[in-house]
Amino acid sequence: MSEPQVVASRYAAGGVAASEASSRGRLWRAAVKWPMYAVAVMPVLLAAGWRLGQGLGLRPDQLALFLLAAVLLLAWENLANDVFDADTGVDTHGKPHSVVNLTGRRNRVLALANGCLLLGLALMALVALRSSAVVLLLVLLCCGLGYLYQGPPFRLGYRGLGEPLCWLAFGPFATAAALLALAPAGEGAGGVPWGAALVLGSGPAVATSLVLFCSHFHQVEEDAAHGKRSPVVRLGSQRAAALVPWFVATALALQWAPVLLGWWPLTALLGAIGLPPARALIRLLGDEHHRPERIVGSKFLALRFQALNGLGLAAGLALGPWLTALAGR
Ligand SMILES: C/C(=C\COP(=O)(O)OP(=O)(O)O)CCC[C@H](C)CCC[C@H](C)CCCC(C)C
Ligand SMILES: O=C(O)C1=CC(=O)c2ccccc2C1=O
Repeated sequence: MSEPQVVASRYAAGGVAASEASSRGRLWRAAVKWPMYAVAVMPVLLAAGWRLGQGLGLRPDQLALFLLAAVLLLAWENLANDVFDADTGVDTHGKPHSVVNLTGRRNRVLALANGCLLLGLALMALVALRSSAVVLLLVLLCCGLGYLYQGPPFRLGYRGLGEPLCWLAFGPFATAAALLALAPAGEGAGGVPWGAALVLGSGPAVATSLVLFCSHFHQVEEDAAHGKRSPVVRLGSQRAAALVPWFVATALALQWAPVLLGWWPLTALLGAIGLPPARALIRLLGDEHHRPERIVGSKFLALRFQALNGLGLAAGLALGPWLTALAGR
């Protein structure tokens, strides 16, 4: 059973008791939420696609190390999120699949989170050693934003600032780190490729921020009750839902502009394969009732849009020269 079904069963069956009756295996699968790690791997996949399309070298060893490190760092973010949200009580009733709720061992979950952080940073240090020290600085910056989002005493996500932090982390900062990581040592001596990182990462990071934005819809009551003033709590469910089409349009506009400017090949429009889940998401949120058992799926439709959009863009950038040459024959 996936996370949305686990959470929906809680609403459908009228309470935590129903979710507790679910097998722990299903709850654990929801806790692991492996599809969510598409957001962690996207910056480096986009960097790899862009480098291939530019005819620049690609270092598979660096790509693999960066992927593993990014997954470990996002695992830290999520485990620590369950710990910090357990401390405020915001997950007590709304998140039966919180690892702290499942294990009852807050301190051990925090130790596991910190282990993921240390291992992820150690791998990133290895990537930096073989490329540029700036990679580690940028990744530390991303982790700092991740802590500001949820960690005491900041908890900026409780002030509704999660989406901008998310965009900065997964957009320019992580993309710049990935571009430097995949470049031969010394190529990054010219400093941080902010221009390329902004053009390449901005659109996909808006899609990533949309995932976070949609993760609030089914938690409005719990969040409000615990002082977590997410954008959906601040705006109300209906007005927040009206912003979703603008998230999608902004993400696509930021990705189509480089094509119109001639910086990217037409194949970069492949990101449009993410449109079907985006349309389904807008339809779901257009339902004025926003019943929790249905609205919980919005985060996963947003995640499908983020993943297909990013993979389509990365593939389109990588294949551009070959397909253009093929068409020219
Ligand atoms: C943990 C995040 C969102 C979940 O928060 P919430 O409490 O609303 O969710 P639950 O309902 O499940 O409790 C993600 C927040 C993202 C953060 C702003 C930035 C994280 C940056 C990463 C740590 C950096 C990863 C490495 C990089 C190189 C890809
Ligand atoms: O559990 C969640 O709701 C999220 C976890 C996560 O790691 C993430 C990362 C980037 C954007 C959104 C999210 C989540 O919503």
